[in-house]
Amino acid sequence: VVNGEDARPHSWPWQISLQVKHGSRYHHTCGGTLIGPRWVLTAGHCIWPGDVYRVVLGEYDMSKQEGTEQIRDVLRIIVHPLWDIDRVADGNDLALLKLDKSPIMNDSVGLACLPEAEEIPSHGAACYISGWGNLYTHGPMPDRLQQALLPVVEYSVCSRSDWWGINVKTTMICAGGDVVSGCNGDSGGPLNCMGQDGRWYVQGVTSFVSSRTCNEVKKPTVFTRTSAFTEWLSEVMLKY
Ligand SMILES: CC(C)C[C@H](NC(=O)[C@H](CCCC[NH3+])NC(=O)C(F)(F)F)C(=O)Nc1ccc(C(C)C)cc1
Repeated sequence: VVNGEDARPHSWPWQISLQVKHGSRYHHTCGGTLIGPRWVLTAGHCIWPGDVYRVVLGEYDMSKQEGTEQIRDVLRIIVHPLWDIDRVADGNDLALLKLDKSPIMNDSVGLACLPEAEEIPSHGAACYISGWGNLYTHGPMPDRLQQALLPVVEYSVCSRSDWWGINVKTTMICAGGDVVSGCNGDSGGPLNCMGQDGRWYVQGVTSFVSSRTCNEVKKPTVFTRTSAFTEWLSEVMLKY
């Protein structure tokens, strides 16, 4: 997250760290969101065939053992059937991970809400991005979870030719801009928007930023819009 701030510890209890095994060690590769007792939502582009993953819940400061961490293995990975790494602009950048067993729900680990089908956050809606992604382009990863308030940019603006043009679809959400943005390593994490009921909804899954620089003018962070995939999400979670 570029130009964000340290989140209050465990204030986003559904934020997870997706970690990939390299040799005998695991390291953070993407964010994700706990949306069911045994289900984590992340980005399709975080998943590479053949890699071994684990999920860390209740994480805050990556440099310390805080006693709130819970580690779970990934039993099954379902990537959206239409996701294609060579066609990022087509969207569908989603994957569901089934955990070997549910984590213990407590003050540090909890579920995010999914929005209703086709619910679109309005222009300027206050949503927060959270993640352990780079603090700036080609910059360092933070130890502590970062957050930033990212105003939603409506599709009519985000799809202007000097913005994202045809690379953004209506199944995506744009948010943030030239000051605050996501960055590498935030991929797969949530765009947290508060609903009328005062609950937090994961309206987006962090997908891409400009390949030139994370917080580029007129290239807001682009998220997969979860309300465009409610049927697929419930089908998968019911079936597997
Ligand atoms: C050095 C980094 C920042 C490069 C940049 N990376 C990204 O945007 C990566 C992964 C994108 C998936 C495709 N590889 N995502 C992120 O960094 C995230 F913002 F989500 F955290 C990128 O590739 N961006 C990109 C890729 C394709 C498009 C097409 C839609 C034109 C647009 C932007």
